[in-house]
Amino acid sequence: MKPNILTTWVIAPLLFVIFFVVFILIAVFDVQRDAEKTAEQMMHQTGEYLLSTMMVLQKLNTIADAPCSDSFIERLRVEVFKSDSVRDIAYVDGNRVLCSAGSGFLKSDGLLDKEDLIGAMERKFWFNMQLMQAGVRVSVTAQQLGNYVIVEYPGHFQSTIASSAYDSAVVAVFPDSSYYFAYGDKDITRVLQRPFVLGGGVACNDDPRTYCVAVEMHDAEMLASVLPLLTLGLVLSFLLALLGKSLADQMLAKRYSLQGRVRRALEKEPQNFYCVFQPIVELSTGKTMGCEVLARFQDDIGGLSPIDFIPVVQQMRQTWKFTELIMARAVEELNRCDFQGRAFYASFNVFPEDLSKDRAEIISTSKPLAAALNSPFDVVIEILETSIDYGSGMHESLEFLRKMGVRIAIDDFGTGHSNLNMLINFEADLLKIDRSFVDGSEDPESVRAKILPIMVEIADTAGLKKVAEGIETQEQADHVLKVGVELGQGYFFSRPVSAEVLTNYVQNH
Ligand SMILES: Nc1nc2c(ncn2[C@@H]2O[C@@H]3COP(=O)(O)O[C@H]4[C@@H](O)[C@H](n5cnc6c(=O)[nH]c(N)nc65)O[C@@H]4COP(=O)(O)O[C@H]3[C@H]2O)c(=O)[nH]1
Repeated sequence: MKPNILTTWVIAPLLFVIFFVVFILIAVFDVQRDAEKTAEQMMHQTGEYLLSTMMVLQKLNTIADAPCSDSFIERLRVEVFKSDSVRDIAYVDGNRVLCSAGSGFLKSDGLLDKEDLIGAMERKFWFNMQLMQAGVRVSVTAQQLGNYVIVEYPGHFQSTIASSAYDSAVVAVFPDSSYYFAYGDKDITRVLQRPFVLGGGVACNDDPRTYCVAVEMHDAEMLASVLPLLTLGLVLSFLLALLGKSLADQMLAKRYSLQGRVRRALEKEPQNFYCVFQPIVELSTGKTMGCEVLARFQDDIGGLSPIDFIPVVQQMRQTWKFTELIMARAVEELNRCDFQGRAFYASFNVFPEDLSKDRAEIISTSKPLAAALNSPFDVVIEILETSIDYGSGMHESLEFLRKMGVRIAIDDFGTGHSNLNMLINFEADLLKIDRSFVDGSEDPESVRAKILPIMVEIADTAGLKKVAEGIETQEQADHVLKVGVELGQGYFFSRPVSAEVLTNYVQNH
């Protein structure tokens, strides 16, 4: 998949979805947290209310007047009068109401018949009608302490839990079931039953767990509260996805760029460089005399031509590192080949910048070069004719290499401006005649065809062996042999091949 297709159709939409989901989760979390906070607040209000009732009850328990005497009833009435939530206060003996503050509410027959209703809630809550499971409205709530029972207006609870955004309920909790004692419009049993209801929350008093407050946000309010965040999330997700796409584009461009790929190979993945070998044959006999080592590149994205990656290696100033890498790989592979004891040379391309004077020490201590010189084959280095530069100290470096046992070949001869004097001074061993002169050699009238014998003569005068490059046909091979070239290289003999194929070739030629 092309990088821009990948970022446009896969990475950007994926990022958009991820970011938007994150915003949705934040919105949901926000609503949820709000609901839980509201439930908590309502629970505290309920707790405070129940506590204030309990304090009234405690005060009642200190009345010294004779129970149900006139002064006693008056004290009870004063408390009812003072409180805005107390509906009635009764003095009871077991399940029997002995007297009450006066509203008569507790005088209905049979209301206190059900002993269990008082006992079940540890006498904290009492209802004026049969308890029913959550979902059915009850109208009165009561608390008992000692012989006193306070009956409260449910309306007080209703106002405690009233909220514009939430539907809510206060629920009495029994060990095996729960009961409303105040609730709003909606049946919100589900908030209590399910651990997570969007926009719902439950808070219980834990010591002991006798009542809980459950809330659920109204749909409209929930929408109003999540909508701004979701709209913002939608816009931000889009922008973040665009940003992510542009970052991914940059990263991929770096990864897919020529420079990026070559750098990665040099720094981390040297296996992406490998060698192929092109046989060099004796034209008169067809016998293989050696080979040129040529670098190749292949990574997970694809292959690259040396025409493309060699200049990058130069730009990165990693030329000697690269040459050593190729040399080490080639020597390792050639050492495994069985050339049946015949004389053979391997020719390596070397960058001119590595032949300046200051590189002599680096080259002299090079392990791959030492390994090549220790191998059963001869080592030749090829230097482009166009790069020959005496001023840079190249001459001394070559002299030094020659002393180490390296032979020198002038590559692509004919593309530069060397004269006979330069060639003699240069003390090379081989002259590789550029393939443009081999190409034109079939037409005897062409200028190049006329120059070829002159080049041969110059090489002979300088004492150099000649190699014709780029021979593609029998005619070219015959012609260059006829004008005096000893060695040939080109697709006519073999394309650059692997070490295994080279071994076969050498064994057959
Ligand atoms: N048309 C045609 N071409 C033929 C024929 N026979 C061989 N060739 C090609 O000619 C090039 C010969 O290598 P070069 O002149 O040193 O030119 C090389 C050399 O300058 C450079 N190069 C390749 N490997 C290395 C290396 O390991 N180190 C350095 N410094 N340069 C390298 O890249 C250049 C191109 O290498 P390649 O693409 O492998 O191209 C090779 C080879 O595949 C033929 O009959 N017809």
